[in-house]
Amino acid sequence: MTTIDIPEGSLYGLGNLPYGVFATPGTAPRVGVRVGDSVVDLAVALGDDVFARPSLNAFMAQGYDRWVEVRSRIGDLVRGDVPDAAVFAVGEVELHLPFEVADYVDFYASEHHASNLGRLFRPGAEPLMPNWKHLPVGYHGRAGTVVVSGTDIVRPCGQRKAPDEDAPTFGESRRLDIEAELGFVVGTGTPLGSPLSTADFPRHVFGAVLVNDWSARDIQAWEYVPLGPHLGKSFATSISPWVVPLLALEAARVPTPPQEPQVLPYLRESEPWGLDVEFAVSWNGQEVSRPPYREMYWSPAQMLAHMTVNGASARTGDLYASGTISGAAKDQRGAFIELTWGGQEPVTVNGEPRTFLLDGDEVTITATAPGAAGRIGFGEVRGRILPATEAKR
Ligand SMILES: O=C(O)/C=C/C(=O)CC(=O)CC(=O)O
Ligand SMILES: [Ca+2]
Ligand SMILES: [Mg+2]
Repeated sequence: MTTIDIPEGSLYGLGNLPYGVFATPGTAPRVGVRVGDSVVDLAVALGDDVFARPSLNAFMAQGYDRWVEVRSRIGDLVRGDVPDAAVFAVGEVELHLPFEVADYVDFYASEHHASNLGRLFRPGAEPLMPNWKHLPVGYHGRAGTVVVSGTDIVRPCGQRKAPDEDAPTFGESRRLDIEAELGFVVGTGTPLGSPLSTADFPRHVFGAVLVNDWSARDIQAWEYVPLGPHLGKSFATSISPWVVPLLALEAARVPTPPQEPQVLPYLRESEPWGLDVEFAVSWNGQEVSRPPYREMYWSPAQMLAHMTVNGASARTGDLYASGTISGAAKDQRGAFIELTWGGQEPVTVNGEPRTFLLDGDEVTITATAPGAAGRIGFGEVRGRILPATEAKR
């Protein structure tokens, strides 16, 4: 038996207990929980086969009461002794995509980001569209291209047409960007025709992950009218390997900024709350931005209610992301198109002026939040840009 050591100040103490899917060389992927710098194999430690699977979906589908019970059992377990065969050093495991992504929806919930993008994409027009403060604007993404942190990202090719060009050309994206976001993972769904209310959020949403919604701004700018983002964003979306349970984020709740005009009844909450998650974005190892999630206009519960208000079903493994997190200050912007103002105001990265991503660049997004006993960590979402595979047309 082993006593798990939790280093002083660890972001992975008993107040966090994030879930992931891990494997050691030659073994099958299975569910584990991170404690300090260790990963505990839950199938072995708890003797329950629901954790012997290569995704969290079966466990998440068991529902809220079970999430509470397992979290409390893990707490009891790691306060005592854990079987040796269940404990691995985090450095010796490979982390996989933690859940099977059912559907992927991406919102646009930051007022700062939406205003900045409005100015950049639609100069001369009102930055916010007339609908923006009445509903959380979003689009459906591509679930099959959600990848785990560490997966290389091949530069996408597609149609691009700059405003001063007469006709589109085909080729690799020259304006490849990131979007730092927080993603919410649906644990238990609903059948068609049964909308979820904002009050249903805690019993249906299992946890949160970090998201980098890679975006090819040149492809996006040409294709998006009038149906919204398509190939400019569907080539890859990276998520962090650890799913932080919503149960670990109680201490991180903060009121959302005031909403004016008042929203329609289905979007109201008795006490609208967001999360005080502090993000950091690093470009080739240098921190370039610190986006504050607490400033997001639309709340996680409002996004869930909106996503299902038409009767669309929700399913175990649905991922809905907040949209790019940007604060009011320049160094709080969660996308490079904003940080460099469309490429006109380069930022200095390791001594060099930079605008959009170059081949070989690596971006790492991390985040922490207040927990029940000290700060808790979300780990990281990291990705490196590989050159485009040669264009075939
Ligand atoms: O305003 C636009 O036309 C485009 C906006 C975005 O690219 C943002 C987006 O994908 C949603 C988000 O991450 O906030
Ligand atoms: Ca996005
Ligand atoms: Mg994407």
